Amino acid sequence: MGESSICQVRATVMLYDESTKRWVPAGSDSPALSRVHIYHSSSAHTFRVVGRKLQADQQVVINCPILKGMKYNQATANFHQWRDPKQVWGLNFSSKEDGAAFAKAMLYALDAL
Ligand SMILES: CC(=O)N[C@@H](Cc1ccccc1Cl)C(=O)N1CC[C@@H]2C=C[C@H]3CC[C@@H](C(=O)N4CC[C@@H]5C=C[C@H]6CC[C@@H](C(=O)O)N6C(=O)[C@H]54)N3C(=O)[C@H]21
Repeated sequence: MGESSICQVRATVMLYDESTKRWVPAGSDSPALSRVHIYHSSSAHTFRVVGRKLQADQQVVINCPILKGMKYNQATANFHQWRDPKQVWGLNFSSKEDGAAFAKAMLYALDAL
């Protein structure tokens, strides 16, 4: 059984660079909108965040497991963030509605783990 998408939103995926104390766009070149999904693998009982650039190259800019007990911080209606073992991810949503939809799916996943 493959993975199914439980939500898809548009956001700019960002990473916090601890050394420069700056938020930087994930993936190469300038900040660009990505389509960000939460995928659920029912066979493996896992969830992950996968995002690909909307532009032609469809570069994968995030592929991050959702870990049990992870804290999801809704810093603002449009900007949510979380820590993985190595780094801090940020999603700058294209709309508050996308932010709300993503948060709902994320909290569902965290509750299901
Ligand atoms: C205990 C803990 O880890 N705490 C974390 C949060 C957290 C809590 C609980 C669980 C997990 C996490 Cl992740 C933490 O404090 N971190 C995570 C790294 C982040 C870095 C900078 C400072 C600067 C201020 C703040 C910030 O980022 N904020 C404010 C809204 C603001 C909105 C948009 C994004 C967009 C790009 C940048 C900008 O506007 O130029 N930006 C922002 O500037 C955005 N902050 C944080 O937020 C910081």
